[in-house]
Amino acid sequence: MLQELKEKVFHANLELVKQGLVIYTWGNVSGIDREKGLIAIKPSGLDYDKMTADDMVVVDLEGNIVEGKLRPSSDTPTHLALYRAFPAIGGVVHTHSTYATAWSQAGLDIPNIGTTHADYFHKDIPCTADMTAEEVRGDYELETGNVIVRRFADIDPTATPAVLVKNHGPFTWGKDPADAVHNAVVLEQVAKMAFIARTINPALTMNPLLIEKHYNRKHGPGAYYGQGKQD
Ligand SMILES: O=C(CO)[C@@H](O)[C@H](O)COP(=O)(O)O
Repeated sequence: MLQELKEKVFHANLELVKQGLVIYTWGNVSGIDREKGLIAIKPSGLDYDKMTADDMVVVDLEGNIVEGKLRPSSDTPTHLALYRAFPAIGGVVHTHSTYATAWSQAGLDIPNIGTTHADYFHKDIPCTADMTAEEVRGDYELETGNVIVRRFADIDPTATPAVLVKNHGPFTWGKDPADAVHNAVVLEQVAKMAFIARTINPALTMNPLLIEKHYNRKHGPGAYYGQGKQD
C-alpha cells in the first residue's frame, strides 16, 4: 500500500541527513496521499542508515496505524494536525537544525531581512508562544500542532511554509515531502544568515520593496523563477 509515497518519504528522510539537518535519529519527514487520506511517516527512533522504504509507517488522519510493523514518529500527531489544518500541503518536516532551533529556543520570529528569505517565506517566520501546563501535560504532540495552527490564524501557510515551535524546533511543509525538505534546508540557511547579519549590525534594516518583488518573482502571477525565461 502507498509504495510510491513510502519511497518518496523514505528518500526525503535520507535527504535530511545528507543536507546536515539532523544527527542520530532526530527529525522526521512525512507525506500524504490526499485521495486516500493516508500518511506515510518515518518510524520512531530508527537509525537513518538502517532504515528502508518498507519501514515507513502508514497512518490515517486520526493517527490509526494502517500499515507498518514499527511505531510511527513520536511527532506524528503534530504532522497530522498540520495536514488537517493546511489542505494544500503534501509533506511535513521536523528537524532540530542548529540555527533554526536556536531561534526557536530564543523564542523569536526570524525577521525577513533578506531577499533569500523573501523568496521562500515571504514574511517573518513565526515562533509560537509558550505552551500552557495543560497543553504540555496533555497530548503534547497534538497540542504542539494546535499551537502551530493557532499561530497561523492570520498567516498564509502556503506563502510562509515554516514555523518555529518555541523552545523545541522548526517544522516546515511543502507541496510534497521533497519540497518540505527543500524548505527545511533553506530555513536553516536563512536562520543562519539572519543570526550573523544581526550580530554584524543589530540596527540593520530591510527594504520593504524587496519583499514583494522577490516573493512575487518566484510565486506571483508572473513567476518565471527557475523556468529558464530570460529577462
Ligand atoms: O522532537 C523530537 C525530540 O525532541 C523528535 O523529533 C525526535 O528528534 C525524533 O523523534 P522520532 O521521529 O524518532 O520519534
